[in-house]
Amino acid sequence: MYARVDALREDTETSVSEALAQGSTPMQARLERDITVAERSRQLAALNAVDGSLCFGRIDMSPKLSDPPPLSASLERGDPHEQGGPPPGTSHHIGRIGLRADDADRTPILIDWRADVARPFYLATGHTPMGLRRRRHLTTEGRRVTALHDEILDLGDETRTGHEDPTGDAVLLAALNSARTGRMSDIVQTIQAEQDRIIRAPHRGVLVVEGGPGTGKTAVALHRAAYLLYEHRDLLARRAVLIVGPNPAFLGYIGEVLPSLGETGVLLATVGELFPGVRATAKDTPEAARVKGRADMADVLADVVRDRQALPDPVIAIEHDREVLMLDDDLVRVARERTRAADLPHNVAREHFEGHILNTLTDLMAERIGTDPYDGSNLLDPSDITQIRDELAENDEVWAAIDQLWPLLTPHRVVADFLAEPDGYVSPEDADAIRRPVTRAWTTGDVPLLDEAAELLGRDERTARAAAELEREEQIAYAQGVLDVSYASRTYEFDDKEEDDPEASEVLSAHDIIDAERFAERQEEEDHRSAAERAAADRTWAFGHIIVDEAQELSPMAWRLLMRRSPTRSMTLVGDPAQTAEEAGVGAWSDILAPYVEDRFERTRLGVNYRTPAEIMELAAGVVRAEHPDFEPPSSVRSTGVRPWARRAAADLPAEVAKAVAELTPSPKLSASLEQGGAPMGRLAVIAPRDLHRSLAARLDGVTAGAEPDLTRTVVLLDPRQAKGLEFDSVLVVEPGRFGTSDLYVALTRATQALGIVHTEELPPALAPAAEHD
Ligand SMILES: Nc1ncnc2c1ncn2[C@@H]1O[C@H](COP(=O)(O)OP(=O)(O)OP(=O)(O)O)[C@@H](O)[C@H]1O
Repeated sequence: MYARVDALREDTETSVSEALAQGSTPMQARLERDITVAERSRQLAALNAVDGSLCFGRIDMSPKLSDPPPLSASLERGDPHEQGGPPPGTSHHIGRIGLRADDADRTPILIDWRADVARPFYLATGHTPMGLRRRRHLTTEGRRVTALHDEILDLGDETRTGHEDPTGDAVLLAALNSARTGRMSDIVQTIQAEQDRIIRAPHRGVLVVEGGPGTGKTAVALHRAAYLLYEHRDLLARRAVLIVGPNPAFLGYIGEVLPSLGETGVLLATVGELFPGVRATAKDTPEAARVKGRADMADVLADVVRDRQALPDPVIAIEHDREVLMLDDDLVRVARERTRAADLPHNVAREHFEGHILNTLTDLMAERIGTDPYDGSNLLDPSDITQIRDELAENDEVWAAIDQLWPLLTPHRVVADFLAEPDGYVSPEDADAIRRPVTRAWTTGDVPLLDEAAELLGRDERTARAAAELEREEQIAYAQGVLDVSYASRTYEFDDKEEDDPEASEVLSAHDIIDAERFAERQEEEDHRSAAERAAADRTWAFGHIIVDEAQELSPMAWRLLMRRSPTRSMTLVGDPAQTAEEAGVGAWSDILAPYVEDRFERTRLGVNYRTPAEIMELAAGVVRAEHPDFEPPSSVRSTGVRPWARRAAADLPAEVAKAVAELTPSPKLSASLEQGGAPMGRLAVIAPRDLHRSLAARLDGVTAGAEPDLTRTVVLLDPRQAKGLEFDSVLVVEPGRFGTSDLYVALTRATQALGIVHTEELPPALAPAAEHD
């Protein structure tokens, strides 16, 4: 298999370097070259990404014909001759990508884990063997197989390989116990049946995946993205998949999972990054987040925009052709109502308003200069009227009045002005919560407001046309440059031609067959950015599928933004209401989704916690139970025998924390793996209230902290909001009494091995059992 990968890689590399060697002429070749390079580079990236662990499993089909395999689909998409599934008695290797031999039949040598044929690898049990005799897990290090684990699924089969794994969970437990690296890894080797069903759920509508901490929601969401890209490659490669996460650190944490599965065409973003040109990372205060996230902000912003459609106070005098025309409240009101009646977004409607105002002023002017003093009739004919209108349209004072009465607005202006003076639009308390100077940086909570404002304003076609024209001019200039290069290089090309060839000097040059303008047009058509790149730059992009992690955190306004990006409502939402931290977050899924899909969404649950050992989970569950006595935590798949502990610091909290950190890094369980490769293994998070970070960081050697801490470092200092979705080998929670219930629950459920608590203040009663075990 690796030989095949090497050969494919060599082919791909050769075609990239051949394409690059083509130079810059002729221009058609240059366009094709760019596309080839982009496509092949993506293929190369995929091949490189899976190189570390290409093949991880094998399924041996049962030879018994009485137990036909329920395998119906092809080994790889689009292979009709393979319909009907593999014959009994054969074996298939399962891996991150599909591979075929370089023979006449293009024999499959590795099955993509997403193919239907691979499904029994994840679902077969002794009870329902799905045509399998044996399932084998291969563990590799680089290109070397280091372990085999076999499960016998056909109980009548007496053959033994000597690699039998009696419980069938050795590989899963090894994965769960392995030291963390600060980057999430894929779970493709050990996807569990309940997870597999969600990953491959039919691609339609909104699917909600609930589950407690560590149940693999994030892992499932990411593998679902990979599966959908495989299953619906054509559509999704064009429309791209968007994955929304709670913060940039989290996106960094999960960022390597899809590439390790060979997928690169996915856009990962926080809501704060979904308005092109703005990268909002600043946080709102809890009160501001709550107000800005409320659904009625949509109406508030609509009012803000309407209020910019002003009336004269009381008149605007316009000097024109030695006359003074008075635009009064009544006249403008009529123009405004007529414009509003068209029900268009503000900037789009402006052209209508301009027309109405010009007509109004034309009437005033015509009345002034054309009225017959004897009978009051108008002496002007239509051509005079047209001329007056045209002249008015040349008058700067007219345009100044129009700009004042119906200004062209940008979303930035609307939102910044509103936040600077929110009074009158929201209650005085809410206004106090969100008021801030115009110059302040955008927060994540502002982005849905900007998007809403952009919708209300619409695209002003003339501004858009002007921008497009500018871009086109630039492209023409670029194309001209290319053509000049090709023209200049012509002599070299012709040097080889026979001197006496009369045709030689007649050979067409690029200049003769294409002009710069047409070349620029061609370029436009051949936008070879990936769909994800184009989507990132386009506010109105409709994604093929959207996956939202920590979906419980999103505000109603953020949902409005996301739903606009998903007109087909093809979405997977994962979250855990018990971990809701954001003030703006919504409680029930039906509340979130009803405005968009009514009750047409599917809901499913994951019930097993793969991260947190039973000892820690028990303590964490107690925290939620103190508030919700019926709370049912997910059941932990393993217990470590290591009990969480709580310690009261006498006086010097940072010193006590530093001491505890030293004890926990590395956790005793990890000391063996520490030796591997000489690199430090194992990660520890100190989760503490933000106002303690400065004093704690000063005492912790080599700690990383701040808004976007480097999670690959050994010790990371976080607040509970930052810890969301992350995991570490060991966690030290500081002053838990200061956290709200859901923050504390999140903090306590981040560890895969050990949990310690250090406090000076009163311990929440639910944590008392830990104190006993100090
Ligand atoms: N089938 C599996 N095989 C191996 N590891 C798994 C499996 N399922 C989950 N895990 C591991 O369990 C841990 C928790 O998974 P994940 O972060 O996806 O959970 P989550 O439900 O999103 O948790 P939280 O709500 O706390 O963020 C991860 O390390 C993940 O790799």
